This record gives sequence, C-alpha cells and structure tokens, in this order.
Amino acid sequence: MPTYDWQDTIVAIATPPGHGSIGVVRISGDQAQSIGSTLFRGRRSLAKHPFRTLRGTFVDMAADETIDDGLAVYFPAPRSFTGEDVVELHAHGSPVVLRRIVACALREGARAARPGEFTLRAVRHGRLDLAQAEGIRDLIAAQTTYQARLAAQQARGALSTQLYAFKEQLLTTIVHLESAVEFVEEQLDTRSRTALVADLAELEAKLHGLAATYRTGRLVREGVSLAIIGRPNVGKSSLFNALLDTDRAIVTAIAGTTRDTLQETATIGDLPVRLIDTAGIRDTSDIVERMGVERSYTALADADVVLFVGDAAAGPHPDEKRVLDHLRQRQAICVVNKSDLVPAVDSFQKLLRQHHLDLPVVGVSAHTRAGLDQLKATIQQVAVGTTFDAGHDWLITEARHAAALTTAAAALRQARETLQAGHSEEVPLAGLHQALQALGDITGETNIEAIFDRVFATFCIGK
Ligand SMILES: Nc1nc2c(c(=O)[nH]1)N(C=O)[C@@H](CNc1ccc(C(=O)N[C@@H](CCC(=O)O)C(=O)O)cc1)CN2
Ligand SMILES: Nc1nc2c(ncn2[C@@H]2O[C@H](COP(=O)(O)OP(=O)(O)OP(=O)(O)O)[C@@H](O)[C@H]2O)c(=O)[nH]1
Ligand SMILES: [Mg+2]
Repeated sequence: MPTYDWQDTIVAIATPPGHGSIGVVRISGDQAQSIGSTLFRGRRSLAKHPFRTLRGTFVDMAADETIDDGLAVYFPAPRSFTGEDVVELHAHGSPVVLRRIVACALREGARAARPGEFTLRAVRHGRLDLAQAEGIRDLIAAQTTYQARLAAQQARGALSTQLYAFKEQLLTTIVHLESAVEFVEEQLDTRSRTALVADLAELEAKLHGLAATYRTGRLVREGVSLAIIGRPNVGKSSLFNALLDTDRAIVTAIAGTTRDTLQETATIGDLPVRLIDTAGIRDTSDIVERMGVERSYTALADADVVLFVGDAAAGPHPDEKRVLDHLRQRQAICVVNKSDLVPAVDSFQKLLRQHHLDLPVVGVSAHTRAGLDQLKATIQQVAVGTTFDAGHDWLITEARHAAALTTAAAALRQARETLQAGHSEEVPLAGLHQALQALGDITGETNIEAIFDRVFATFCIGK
C-alpha cells in the first residue's frame, strides 16, 4: 500500500501519449508555482497573473536551452482542479518535448505523479468525492455517448446526491433510536417502532432497487459480446460487415470462406458491443475448416448474445438442428438473412417451434440493410431487457458501488428485523451504523486507504 506523500509536488503529462498539436504538462503542489516559473519564461510572470493564459518559452536551465514555446497557466490554491497550487504548461504535442519538460520539473524537485494522483488530491482536498472521481475516470474511458453521459452526471455528483439523501434518512432514524437509548423516558412506543420499521423497509427497497440496476449498468460499462453463428454461406460475414459499417470480413459465394473467428467492437444503440464473426458450422474433412468450426462452438458458448443466422433463400436446413441444440437457455436471436430474395421468417419460426425454442426472429438483408435497425433494437432488448431506458433514474456501473449498496441493504434488514422483534435499541443501531458506513464507502467518506488504493490504481497517469 503506498503511503500518500501529500507534501510532494507532483508532475505528469496530462495529454495522451503520442504526437499531437498540443500537449499539456501539469504540476500540482506547494512548489508548483516556483517550479513552473523556473521552467517558463514570459513577459509576464505566472505568480503575478493567476488564471491567465501567458505566452512564453520553456527552458532547460541545466542545458541553458529553449525547449519549446507555448502557454502557461497558474491556478493558485484552492482554486484549482486539485485544490492545490497548479501550473499547466501547454507545449507542442511532441512526446520528446513533453518528456523533457517533465524531466526539468523533476530536477527542480517535483515527483512523477502516480495514476490518478491529481484526482486523488482533488478528493483529499474536498473538491470531489470518491464516486465523482470514479465518474471522471469513467468519462475518460467512455466508448459510447450513453456511457459518457452517465459518467459525466456521476462526476457532477448525481450519485453522491442520491446517497446523501439516503444517509440523511438513516441519520434521522439513528438519532431517534440513540435518544431512546440515552433517555429512558423516551422509550420507543410500539407505534413509533412500527413507523420506523416501515421507514427502514422503504429505504431498504430503494437500496436494493439501486443495487439491482448494476445488472444493466455492468453491460453499459463493459458491453456485451455477440457471436454470429450459422451454416456456411448464410451471410454471417456480410451481416458482421453490415453491423460494423465496414468491409472488415472477407465475403465470397464460396461456402467455408471464414476460417477463423474475427472480432470487432461497435456501438449498437447505447451498448458497446464486441461482434464476433465465426466459421460456418458444418461437417468437413478440411482440417483448417474443422478447427474453425471448433472455434465457432467456443465463441457460441462464450457469447452474451448469439445471433443464429439462417438463409432465407435456402430455407431451414437439417444441419441447423445441431446449432439449435446449443441455443437452449441462451440469449439468442434468429436472424433470417437474404430476406431481399424471398421472405422466410415464417419458415424459421416454424423450425424454432419444432425444436421448442422461443427466440425472436428478425428478417434482414445484409445487402440492402433492410431490417438492420430492427435487429439492433432486438439485440439491445435481448441483452439488457426492456428495462434499459424505461424509468431508471440512475444506473450503477461499478461493482464496488453495487457491493456496498447490497451490504447496506443487508445491514438495514438486520436492523429492521431486530427492531420489529422488540430487541433493545442498541441491536438495530449497530445495523444502522453498518449501513451508514457502507454508503460512506462509496463516496470515500470513510477514507479507508485500502479503498483509495484500489480505486486510484484504475486511473491513468496524469489524471
Ligand atoms: N486545461 C485544463 N482543462 C481541463 C481541466 C484541467 O485541469 N486543465 N480539467 C481537469 O480535470 C477539467 C476541468 N476541471 C477543473 C475544475 C476546477 C478548476 C478550477 O480551477 N476551479 C476554480 C475556479 C477557477 C476560476 O473559475 O477562476 C475553483 O473552482 O475555485 C479547473 C478545472 C477539464 N478541463
Ligand atoms: N442476396 C443476398 N445475398 C447475400 C446477403 N448476404 C450475403 N449474401 C451473399 O451470400 C454469400 C455468402 O456470404 P458470406 O457473408 O461470405 O457468408 P458466411 O455465412 O460468412 O459464409 P462462411 O464464411 O463461408 O461461413 C455471398 O455471395 C454474399 O454476397 C443478402 O442479404 N442478400
Ligand atoms: Mg464468413
């Protein structure tokens, strides 16, 4: 566990690695201004012009050489992102230049920042809570607009505000019970016990409800894997390309074209999706094709959602039976491709009924793109259910939060049951304090270094 050396002045490149039009080096801590002023030479001094974008040059004192020319900004504490003195140096986006500026700052007494350390300091100085910090991290990592929106709301405190309301409610109950413990004449009568029990049951249901959104929230965060399975030549690779909007996979009229699985990521609706194209499933003596077919079965087994593709022109085929046997108890969709040639949704519905499978069937054409929108909507529905955008105020996207909410709800239940059973107030109080602590863990109020270490290890350096 690293001990936090809060006195150090830290430095890091804040922009992504690689060549760009500009690049930013950020310095935070007591010495930020003096180190920044040593490095940056302009007509106007940083110290005397806070919050101003100043023009000047970056110099390497030891080599007595100008490194680059650029801009610098000084944010005096506590009016900065970290709540400490911060200096930003905006140079050209050359990794060589940026690394050299960092090296100069290190020589002047700064220390290289660890992952997430700027944000950690913002939390430490009360500029953000832990859940907001995680929101910033998730915003940076977001792959879909929906993920970004959710993460930005969390960064602005949307989750923290809800938790705050829960904690207030818990505290009111705690105060009520504590005073019954303190003053014997304020013993709880049966009526107020009943009212408290009802309040706790309501709060417990809310916590459970919020924790339960993680099922969907996890998918929003991690995405779903989607395997495209079917007989050779039904148009799996064509469908893969159509869903990706590229010519990623090779398509030919020859059955057995795809030999190995291919993976690409895409966004379907609001979901990040990992699409997997597979080799057509059939008996074959070709050793390469046979290995491909084995991989198709593995992809079929591992996928969150299976697209079972049939050929409308060819109609249902006896060989399809072996694939259908793998679709029981699975999240799957029957896709009838080549529907531009002949409509065949009915005959595939019949095939499924014969095998006692109840799957949605969607007719599409990878060629004309007809039915693709309906297919995408069906994928989203099968993956996350109908609840996706139906009335969630909020989605929990973080396992840590879901676990803490579940712990809190369990502690509340214990408190409620002991209160109801007529135990003395100390017993339910212990549960209530436990619940309060679990909710506090989410926003980092409890300041447990172990939690901080785990969370901030998932940040990038310079953030
Ligand atoms: N150049 C730059 N852009 C950035 C950041 C940054 O650090 N630098 N951010 C970092 O992730 C985000 C913005 N976050 C920030 C939050 C607070 C303050 C800040 O200095 N707040 C002062 C107000 C300063 C003023 O308005 O005069 C304060 O609230 O007191 C700056 C950036 C996104 N864009
Ligand atoms: N008319 C029509 N033809 C299609 C459609 N989709 C694919 N095809 C044709 O079907 C043939 C096979 O397409 P692929 O996408 O390679 O089929 P596949 O299922 O990946 O085949 P394997 O990789 O061999 O398993 C090609 O000639 C495609 O042009 C469609 O929607 N309509
Ligand atoms: Mg193929």
